[in-house]
Amino acid sequence: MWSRSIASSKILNVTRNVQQLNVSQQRNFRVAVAGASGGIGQPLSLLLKINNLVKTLVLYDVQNTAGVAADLSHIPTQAKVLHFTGAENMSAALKGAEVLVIPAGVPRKPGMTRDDLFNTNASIVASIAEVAAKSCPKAMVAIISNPVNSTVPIFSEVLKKHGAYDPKRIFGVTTLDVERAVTFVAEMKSLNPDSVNIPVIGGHAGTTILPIISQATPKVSIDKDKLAPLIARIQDAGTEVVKAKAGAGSATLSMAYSAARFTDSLLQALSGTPNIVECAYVKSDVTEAKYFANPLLLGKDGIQQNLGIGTLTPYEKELLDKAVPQLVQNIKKGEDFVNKK
Ligand SMILES: NC(=O)C1=CN([C@@H]2O[C@H](COP(=O)(O)OP(=O)(O)OC[C@H]3O[C@@H](n4cnc5c(N)ncnc54)[C@H](O)[C@@H]3O)[C@@H](O)[C@H]2O)C=CC1
Ligand SMILES: O=C([O-])CC(=O)C(=O)O
Repeated sequence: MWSRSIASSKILNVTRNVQQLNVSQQRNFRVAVAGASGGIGQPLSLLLKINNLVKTLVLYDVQNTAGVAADLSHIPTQAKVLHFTGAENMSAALKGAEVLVIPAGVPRKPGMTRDDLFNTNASIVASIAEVAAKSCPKAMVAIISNPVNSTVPIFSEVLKKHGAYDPKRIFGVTTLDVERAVTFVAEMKSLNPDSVNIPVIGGHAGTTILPIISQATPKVSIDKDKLAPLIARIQDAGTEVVKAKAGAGSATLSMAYSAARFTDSLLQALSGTPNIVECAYVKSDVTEAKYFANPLLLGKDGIQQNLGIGTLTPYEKELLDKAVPQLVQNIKKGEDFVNKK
């Protein structure tokens, strides 16, 4: 199963044809959001508040979580909302989280690359990892903060230092790349996006984002002259939003939707729902890059099976060959940040 529907959402269930667990099978989880007051954090927290698999929703940020929590707490769903503000309260916030979602950090402004965020966001992600290693070492961790190609290695290296590293539980969230690939292809081919799936492999920046259109389901045929611009649009879609927002940040609403869907998949996998497959950027030996995104089968302990990249066309292979050295560089930068301090 590879469904983009948020299966456990109270509202979305009304309109979507989704798989439901029996109530007896259902477990409820403690989910923490670090960066909960931000542009992504707030709508993400809203979507998690209406997810039936969430029993406790913990909002953590360096500012304003009381307001967001008061607001969300008036929505009549089972998830109880707790809030913590400030570094001194982070360890209480993360304690016992079974899933930790991290949209903490600064977003891009026009003219910036994701890597330009490294100087600020590397420290933010490392500081959250320091606390997570002690407060929720068994949590599934979904890292949104950019540059994802480097922040996932940073989080991993910090956990290694604390002896709390489990590569099966640390995910860079690349779901939005999949959503964009699906949206643009569905538009181009006049398909219902609900029925379209497209794996996106590699990383989450520019040419490291590799939509594998040849593996789209249903199969789509795209004219040669349209393929390169389509792939470029998917790769540059984040920049398209940054430009349109003109200094007011980057994708927040589509990202919140994507993160809510990815979190829901983690929760379903934790609940024992079989055949949950998502693309994410994880520790990998699929290519020379030590971290790489591709479809993963998720289970109770995180990654149950890495499904690899399948068969690529010569053109896709060419793009992959160009992406891997870039990823290797981004990964090394993240690892060095932690280990050369
Ligand atoms: N992986 C992906 O596909 C995407 C990633 N992003 C990234 O997500 C991040 C967040 O973006 P936005 O929500 O738009 O930014 P934002 O600036 O609106 O929100 C970020 C939040 O993080 C908080 N924060 C800062 N330092 C913190 C710390 N040490 N601990 C906890 N919270 C802290 C801020 O107070 C703020 O509330 C950015 O790095 C952005 O580039 C954005 C879109 C897509
Ligand atoms: O483009 C950005 O800076 C935010 C992001 O990662 C995306 O929208 O894919």
